[in-house]
Amino acid sequence: MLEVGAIWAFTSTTMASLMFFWSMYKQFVPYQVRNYLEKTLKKYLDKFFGTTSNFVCIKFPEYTGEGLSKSRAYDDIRNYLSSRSTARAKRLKAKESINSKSLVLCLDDKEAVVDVFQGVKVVWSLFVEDKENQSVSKVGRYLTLSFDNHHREMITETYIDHVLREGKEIALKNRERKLYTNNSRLDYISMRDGRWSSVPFTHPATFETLAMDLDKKEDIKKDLIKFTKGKDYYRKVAKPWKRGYLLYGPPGTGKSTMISAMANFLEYDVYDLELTTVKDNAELKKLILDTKGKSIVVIEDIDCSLDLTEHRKKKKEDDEDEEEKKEAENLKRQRAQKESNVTLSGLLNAIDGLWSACSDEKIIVFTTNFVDNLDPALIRRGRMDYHIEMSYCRFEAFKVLAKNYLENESHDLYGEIGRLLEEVDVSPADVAENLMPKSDEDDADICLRRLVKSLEEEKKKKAEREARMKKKKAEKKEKKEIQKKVNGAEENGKKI
Ligand SMILES: Nc1ncnc2c1ncn2[C@@H]1O[C@H](COP(=O)(O)OP(=O)(O)OP(=O)(O)O)[C@@H](O)[C@H]1O
Repeated sequence: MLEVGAIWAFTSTTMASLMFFWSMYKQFVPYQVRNYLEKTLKKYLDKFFGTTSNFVCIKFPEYTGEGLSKSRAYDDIRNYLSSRSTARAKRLKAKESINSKSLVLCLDDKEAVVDVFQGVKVVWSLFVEDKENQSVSKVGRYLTLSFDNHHREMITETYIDHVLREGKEIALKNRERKLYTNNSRLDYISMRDGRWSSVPFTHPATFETLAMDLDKKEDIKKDLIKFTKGKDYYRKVAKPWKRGYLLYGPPGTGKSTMISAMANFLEYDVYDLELTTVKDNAELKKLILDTKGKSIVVIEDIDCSLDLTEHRKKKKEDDEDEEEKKEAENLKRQRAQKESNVTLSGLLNAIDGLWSACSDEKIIVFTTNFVDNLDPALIRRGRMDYHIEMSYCRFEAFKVLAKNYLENESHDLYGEIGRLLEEVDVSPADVAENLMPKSDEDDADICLRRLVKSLEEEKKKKAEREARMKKKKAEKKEKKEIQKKVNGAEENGKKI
């Protein structure tokens, strides 16, 4: 009995002393010193007794030491863990931003997430440091990876790489996509926003809603997919990983809509480059170098932006309406030219410089209403690899629009509409406008009848235009013949 009492007294005194010693140690010995002592002790124990524990633990802090900037690895791992269906990270929290599709891993302190890679089980947990040990302004948080020491090599050489790569890809996919525009020179000089400013890219266009020939649409999608998968191929053939698309066609045929559909399909950002506000070639080059990968750089209405037609071939136009349009375009171009010193060769250099010098995976798109106005050098293959003609609305495109706007796939009027669309040239924008219900009473029938009426009016206008043209031609020919006769008579008079 006496012995039991003595053992109990001895044990409790020892325990109390140890606890007292431990609390004094934690309270008075600085964290850095404790850390050092514990590490050294572990090192010696490992040396004398072999590995003390079979488990290895790697820490990934939220903030890096230098200037306490956020660590990329920490974010990538969080993205990766958020995507694990096996993880206990089921309590996912949507990010505040409406546009972001990302879900953020929401773990409690010391809560674990188990992952299995190549049959090996690893455990991730979140640790939050005691307040006393935290850095001045940031919360000391880190993710720890624990695994069996037997798999150390595979984990450190393959698994961590895999986690970081996947995490990066998830971040890229989930990021809020942006529509950038180059700032005017005044903004730029005052350094308010740098060279580009951005807004969230929210255009809803997709290839499904794009009205155009179905085969053409499929070809474009296949081409885009091939491009995105072409990293190794481009490297193999020693070509920069870029592709140029030229979209041409009359106004309202969907060139801008196509760009949005491409961006949504590829999940790329869009840089809308306004050439007229670019001061000179050097500034243009810097702007292009400032763009990131996985993006589409767009120059819309390139024929109107600047005088980029140094060797343009002049075409004789009979149609006076066309002449007037071209005259207006020329005026626009001359006005733009006054504000900018960007030249055709500057643009060509910037584009080629872009592909060779900047980040990979970039698409450049030019749009124009007048493809003949462009210098052949600007649109040659290799620079503009894929030329896409956006044409007037025909029956196939109409069916897509009817589905989009009326959720309608057949109607008695479809036959008549199909015939009329073969006879007149109207843009998908015009067709869409007629198909759009203007009030709650407007049903599919009313909208389709409105379209038929508008197409018939267009057909009438076309007939009148053709009659006018014919008359003008006949008058021109008659004038020429009279002139010829007058000239002949004068010649004869001279001879006499
Ligand atoms: N092919 C199309 N498919 C679906 N919608 C279209 C199409 N073409 C035009 N639209 C509709 O018409 C509107 C104008 O089209 P968009 O701006 O894409 O034409 P654009 O060819 O770029 O015209 P512009 O040459 O005048 O810039 C779009 O907002 C869209 O609603």
